[in-house]
Amino acid sequence: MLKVQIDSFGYQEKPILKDILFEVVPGEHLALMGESGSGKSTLLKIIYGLLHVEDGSIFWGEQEALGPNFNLVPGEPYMKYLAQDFDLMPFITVEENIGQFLSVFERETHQERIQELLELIELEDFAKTKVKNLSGGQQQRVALARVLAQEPEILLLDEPFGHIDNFKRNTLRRKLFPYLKKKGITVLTASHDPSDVLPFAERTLILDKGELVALNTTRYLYKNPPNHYTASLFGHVNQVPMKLLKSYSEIDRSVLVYPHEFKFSDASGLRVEVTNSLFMGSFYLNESEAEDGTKILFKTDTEQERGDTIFLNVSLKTINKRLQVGQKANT
Ligand SMILES: Nc1ncnc2c1ncn2[C@@H]1O[C@H](COP(=O)(O)OP(=O)(O)OP(=O)(O)O)[C@@H](O)[C@H]1O
Repeated sequence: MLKVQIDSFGYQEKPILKDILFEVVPGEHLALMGESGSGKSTLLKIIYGLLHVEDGSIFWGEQEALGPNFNLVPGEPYMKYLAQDFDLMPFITVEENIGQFLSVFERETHQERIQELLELIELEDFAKTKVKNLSGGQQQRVALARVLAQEPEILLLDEPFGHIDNFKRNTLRRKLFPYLKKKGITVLTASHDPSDVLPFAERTLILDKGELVALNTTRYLYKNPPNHYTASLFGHVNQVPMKLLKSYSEIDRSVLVYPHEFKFSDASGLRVEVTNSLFMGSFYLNESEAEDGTKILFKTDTEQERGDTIFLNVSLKTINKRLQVGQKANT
């Protein structure tokens, strides 16, 4: 079990993280989500032992991760950290970069392991290429192979596909995360991209300005976001005033509704006027405005005309699950 407790941490005087307490079971994949600057990288760096935390502790089972004030070389042998600025040797080849991270005691299996990792990151054809001649995305994949070389017990990934184009990113994550699961590696992934998180992370931890604001199974958080901030990390979301959905409603509350959750009717429901219909490939994302000026995003299969009037409905089940305190309309 990984146990993380950080009562407070700041770089200088300014507090960055406070009251962080959570556990991760071996083999679990936990995602860390939060807007830029919320403290995801700082949290990973503390866990790995790059930053010293005065008020707190990190335990992996019975072993305490001691941090930079105790370890001459930062980091723990059972843990690997893929930083945003991957740290490669530019003048040697891809296979040499990976080989450097393999155990000197198992030289006879090096070539086989390097081949396995090259296949995983889909860079077999670049084994003999010097790293300086690779693109940013290819370098990030080599960095990934390096941290996997010795099969860590815990893997900390900071925006692992940040430099990789969409096409490769999709195939890579569909290969990488099941590979890590099969190997039983405990994974913490900091990401902005819901496609890294929704299909692969069993649980998700939400950071807001350095505070842990939600921690639950990823599916539960998606379906029952505790606030607009959490829901918006998973994609577009509307914060619809309750009074717009049910005119008889007395309550001063709003409901979080994802754009695909609206149903349509010919004459009843929330009346909106389409202001724009954005082609998204497999669907259209429509921008619209209610009579009181509230902006609503909704999804359709076909393009809508600017100026069209549409009646939107939300199921009672969704309303009951997503009622929020406060009326602020937001998308
Ligand atoms: N070395 C540093 N010295 C001082 N402040 C720092 C340092 N590194 C990060 N910070 C500050 O700490 C806060 C959290 O930064 P951090 O990089 O952990 O956020 P993040 O959630 O990982 O952001 P992003 O998603 O953009 O990577 C930010 O306000 C940042 O400016």
